[in-house]
Amino acid sequence: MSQLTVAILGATGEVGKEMLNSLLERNIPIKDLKLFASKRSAGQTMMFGDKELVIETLTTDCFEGIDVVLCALDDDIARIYLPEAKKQGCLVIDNSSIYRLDENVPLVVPEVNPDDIFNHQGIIANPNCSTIIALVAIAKLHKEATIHSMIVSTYQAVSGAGKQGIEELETQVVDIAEGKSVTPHIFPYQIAYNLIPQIGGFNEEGHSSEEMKLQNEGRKILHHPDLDVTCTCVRVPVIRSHSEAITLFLDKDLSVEEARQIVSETDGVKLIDDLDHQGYPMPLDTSNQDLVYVGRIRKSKIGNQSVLTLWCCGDQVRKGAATNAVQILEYYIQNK
Ligand SMILES: NC(=O)C1=CN([C@@H]2O[C@H](COP(=O)(O)OP(=O)(O)OC[C@H]3O[C@@H](n4cnc5c(N)ncnc54)[C@H](OP(=O)(O)O)[C@@H]3O)[C@@H](O)[C@H]2O)C=CC1
Ligand SMILES: N[C@@H](CC(=O)OP(=O)(O)O)C(=O)O
Repeated sequence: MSQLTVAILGATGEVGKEMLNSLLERNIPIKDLKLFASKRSAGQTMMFGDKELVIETLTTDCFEGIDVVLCALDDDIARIYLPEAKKQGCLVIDNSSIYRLDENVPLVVPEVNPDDIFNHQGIIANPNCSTIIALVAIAKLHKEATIHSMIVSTYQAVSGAGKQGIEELETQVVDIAEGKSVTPHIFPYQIAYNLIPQIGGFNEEGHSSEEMKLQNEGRKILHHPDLDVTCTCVRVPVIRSHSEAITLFLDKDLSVEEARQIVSETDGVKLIDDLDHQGYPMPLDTSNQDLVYVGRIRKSKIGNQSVLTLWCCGDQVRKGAATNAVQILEYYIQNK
């Protein structure tokens, strides 16, 4: 596999567009790059470096001669096409959630469990975006002092709901400024000047589907079946970068200074924790890049237990989706 023929499914979407950037930035050896989307986009063009590529309509006959499929489709569309891509021998790296908990499909964050990649049977799954950002932030802390449980609150940008999520916020801001009424389409309520404590549907215990992903996917990625997570996921009127407040229950007591040192040495993480100068990560500063930013590291007591709380922000379209998938491919190429 020296020079690859790669296809991006959903190339015109938020994640698909960033996959082109990540492929270029990481110098993936590409012989041919094919871009697929719905028939609405067929014939439009996108730039890949200095090459202009024409978008084709995705069909089940598209996969002949393709080595690697990077999938940036919603679940219902991915379900139609990925079984065919696998059948035709492509290596599929999938951003949808349909295969993440399948025991025959590795679920990989390259900074955490890269070697799981080699257990693949044709499909490798990319985790949920908030899960990727949280796990990158805490990966080295978990190695130094096992995390047995976490309490997490997320503040998720509208781009997490794709290009239509961004359009909805931008349209509502303009409509409100012009005194017009707002009709939500993508989010269940007005998102401009609001917060919505629901991402996905609710289960019988009242947890949303997004809230269960951090525990279910986190257990698989960390090989830690006993990890307990309670999570509250909130949609916020931010364009890009998810933020998370994470409280960790660790098996070993770490001082704040020790935790800062560990975080500062974590792959893919930048520590910004300078309270004297109001230094902490914020979504406006962490978008359009691959680093996960961590700050506000502090300790408190809950009962007899000493807990560590941190704040992190990361661009969920980049590191939380497109770049994570391309890093999986990069690691595969370099180590297979
Ligand atoms: N946005 C994010 O932050 C994250 C997203 N993900 C996951 O990544 C996937 C893509 O999300 P995102 O990029 O945000 O979504 P978008 O809505 O921005 O893009 C969807 C893409 O799918 C294409 N598409 C839609 N219908 C069809 C069809 N019938 N046939 C072929 N292509 C079709 C669209 O093409 P067209 O332009 O022609 O309509 C577009 O390229 C989803 O599974 C999502 O859950 C994962 C982590 C983070
Ligand atoms: N649901 C996430 C983005 C996403 O697409 O997640 P998943 O890939 O787990 O469906 C959000 O809205 O912010």
